[in-house]
Amino acid sequence: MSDTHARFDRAQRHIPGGVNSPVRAFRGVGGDPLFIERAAGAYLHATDGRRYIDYVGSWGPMILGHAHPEVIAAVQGAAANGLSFGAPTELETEMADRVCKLVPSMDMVRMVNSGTEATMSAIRLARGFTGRDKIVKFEGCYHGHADSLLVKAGSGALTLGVPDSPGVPAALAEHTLTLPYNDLDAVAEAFARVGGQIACIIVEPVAGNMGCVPPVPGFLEGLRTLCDRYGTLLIFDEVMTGFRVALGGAQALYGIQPDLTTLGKIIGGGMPVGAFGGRREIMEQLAPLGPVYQAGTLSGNPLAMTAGLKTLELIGAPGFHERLTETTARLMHGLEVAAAEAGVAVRINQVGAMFGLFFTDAPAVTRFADVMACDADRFRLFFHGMLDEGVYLAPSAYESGFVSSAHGETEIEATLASAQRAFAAIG
Ligand SMILES: Cc1ncc(COP(=O)(O)O)c(C=O)c1O
Ligand SMILES: N[C@H](C=O)CCC(=O)O
Repeated sequence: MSDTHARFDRAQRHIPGGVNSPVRAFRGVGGDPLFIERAAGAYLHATDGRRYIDYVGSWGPMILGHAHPEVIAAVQGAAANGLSFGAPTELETEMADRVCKLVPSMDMVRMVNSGTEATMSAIRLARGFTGRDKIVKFEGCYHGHADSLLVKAGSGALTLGVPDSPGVPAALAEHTLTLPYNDLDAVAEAFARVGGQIACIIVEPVAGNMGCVPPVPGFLEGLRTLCDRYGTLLIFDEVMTGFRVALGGAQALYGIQPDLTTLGKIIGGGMPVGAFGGRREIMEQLAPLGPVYQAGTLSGNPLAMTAGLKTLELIGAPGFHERLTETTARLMHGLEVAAAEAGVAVRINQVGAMFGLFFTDAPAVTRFADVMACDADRFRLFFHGMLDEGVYLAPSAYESGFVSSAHGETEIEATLASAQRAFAAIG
């Protein structure tokens, strides 16, 4: 029994599946998950004694790479002052000011502890504000694991084949209309039937939980128009895209203003954080100003605010996102060339420093159905080929990859050399 297998065996004794979040368990690719000892820059250091070039980045937050010295120093400084106060701090004011400046559609913001809390609270707020129950989400999009949103969900739910989780009351799920992503006609048709009952549309403006699937031109614009016509709120779930695809998120990149935005991942710099915010008149419905209740013992935690603020400061440097996008484009181009040389059909989607690799010969991957038609077996073989080479991709065909500012020439070159061999092995 390998050392990693023994560790995973032990983990499974008292942790369901040995993991604290399902997709980590490698069920989508088979084998044992790596156990991580530490991470620095672009590398994960595992208990097997090897280091891996990391394209998961803790599922998105580590845009500066792991253990960035300035972030670590800031958190260490904050920790010395106490871990949690349960009372206001100026760090929270600073964070709110910073976020509202970077994301102009947000007049006000409330900090929470995860992306799930952010989306769950935003949905409640949208329902409270509009007095309507129905919500619209898109197939293959994942918005965390709140009941209303675990309907035809992506990410780990899709990987494990449980997009409609047992335990979600049918009476609640029936208020969630799930429509095909990038299909504006389907949305218009649903609104023609029940538009007056729909509180909100929640959408990943770049879908990142069925691989990376960008919006087709006109899709987000069309959602905005329909929402305006029917008095429905448009929620951009930017937990993944926020501060990643551009400093101002996908809404800045595509020039669309949602009514509410949910954030997570990068805003916490690697600490457990989420946030939701938007137009003032909507946010003023939240307790204690308004009747829609939402709260959190650890919300606005000083360590999390410190890590997030330092991260936002560093990624706000001129040219940061442009450089990251260029690095990612170079990597994507290299992967395309390596796959073509090996005779392996792949399609790659990239938005900023976020990417999806699809094993298909379809001309484009724009719909959930395109994603489901991809060769998941080939992905599995490629994943393990890359892992053997020392490159860590997300252990599921339905997750996005992420590049950080710590990925330099050396890492990109090494990744491409590995990819050449891994593609050749499955070609
Ligand atoms: C787009 C999106 N929304 C919401 C979530 C939920 O965030 P969390 O895992 O922090 O609860 C995630 C990731 O898990 C996500 O990718
Ligand atoms: N795709 C998910 C978030 O973006 C992956 C995180 C998880 O489920 O552990």
